Amino acid sequence: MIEAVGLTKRYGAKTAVHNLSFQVRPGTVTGFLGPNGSGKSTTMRMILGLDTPTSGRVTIGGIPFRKVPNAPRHVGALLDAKAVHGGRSARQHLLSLAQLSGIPARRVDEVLGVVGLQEVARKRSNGFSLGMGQRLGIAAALLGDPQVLLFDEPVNGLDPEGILWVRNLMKQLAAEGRTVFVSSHLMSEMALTAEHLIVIGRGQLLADMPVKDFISANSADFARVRTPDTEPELREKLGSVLGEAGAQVVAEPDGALRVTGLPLPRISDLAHGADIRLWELSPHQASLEEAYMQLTQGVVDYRSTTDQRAGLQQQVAAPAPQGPGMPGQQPPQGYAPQPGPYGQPAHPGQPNPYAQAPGGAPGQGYGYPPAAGPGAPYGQPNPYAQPQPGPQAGAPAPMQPAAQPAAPADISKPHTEDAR
Ligand SMILES: Nc1ncnc2c1ncn2[C@@H]1O[C@H](COP(=O)(O)OP(=O)(O)OP(=O)(O)O)[C@@H](O)[C@H]1O
Repeated sequence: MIEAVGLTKRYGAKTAVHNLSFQVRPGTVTGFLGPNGSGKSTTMRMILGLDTPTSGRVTIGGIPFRKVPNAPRHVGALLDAKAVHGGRSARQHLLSLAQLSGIPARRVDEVLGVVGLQEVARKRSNGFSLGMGQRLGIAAALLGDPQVLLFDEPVNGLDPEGILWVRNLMKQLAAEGRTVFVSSHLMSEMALTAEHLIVIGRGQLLADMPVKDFISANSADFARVRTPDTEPELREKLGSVLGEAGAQVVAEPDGALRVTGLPLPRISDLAHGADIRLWELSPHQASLEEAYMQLTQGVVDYRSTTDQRAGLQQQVAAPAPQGPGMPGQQPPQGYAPQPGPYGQPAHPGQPNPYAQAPGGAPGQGYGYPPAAGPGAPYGQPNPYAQPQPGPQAGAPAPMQPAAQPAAPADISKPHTEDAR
């Protein structure tokens, strides 16, 4: 078990971690989440004795890392995959680590197989891709067959097969009773991998609870309601009826309505009472991403602004070549995140529409309802006063922690069993 008590780290005037207390227990994957610069890496470095706390303490199995005898046999970590002597081969790198800890050489070949690097084991690591480097870092973490494992962004740069492999590896390590502590910014991946979450913002603890509880606590369930596509006036009417009954109603990009604040039977009754036919009335739970955005929106330090392309308008205005099959295609509207469905204000300083409707309000609306503007809840002032033309290139799509099919058996072929 990892235990932090009152953990604090200051760098000069900057407090990176402030009075952090938590436990990471064995047997489950614990996700470590927080916005950029919130103190995750600093916390991990303190756990591993690479940074000294300004105050407080952190222990592994009750002992500070630096006092753990032959630590690599007990604690494995992937912090910075690039921290490898680039002139060495993957095998040489792992062999030198193994020798330092009295780990037999055959274990090196085992872990090279586990991470799927057998074929390139004798190649210099400075020619490795980002994903190959990550695999090598994971191999190093597994080398001592440790009971406690820390991974900082382990899927960074991995291909889909590698991401699936890491997900299964984390779960397997936890199922074996190990302590697995994983930081990631990929909410959809965390939703599939972690059972417990520790969330920090600006160095302070925001949440320490099971994933399910975290989503329930930081979002509201909602209903999706769809009226016949052929009769748009019915949708308008339903929006008004539900809004008058106290619901938060937001138009989804696909034409459905997202309704919070009313139970499904009530929505059904109201629709029936207003003589409105429904094509869909379905319950939905918010995603981990939505819940995370809701919780952390006030502690995000680094937000993107819209790319104004000052002085570059000519390039944007240049007519885009229109090939067959793309009539009317608009030039790309930018790569900066657009006014986000979850928590990002449309413009700095403007209120976040999500805050008005916890768990709801994702839709940018794409022009519906026309009177209120995109994403505006019915009967409420539209926080996005500017007209918005429709789906934008580069707009982030909401990620859902959709249930994914179990991995087919042969997908992990490149990796070998960890014989230990
Ligand atoms: N050695 C250092 N000297 C000064 N400031 C530092 C140092 N290390 C980290 N910081 C600062 O501490 C804060 C937390 O950084 P940290 O890297 O722990 O955040 P993080 O949550 O891991 O971020 P990210 O998600 O971007 O990796 C940041 O403001 C960072 O600039």
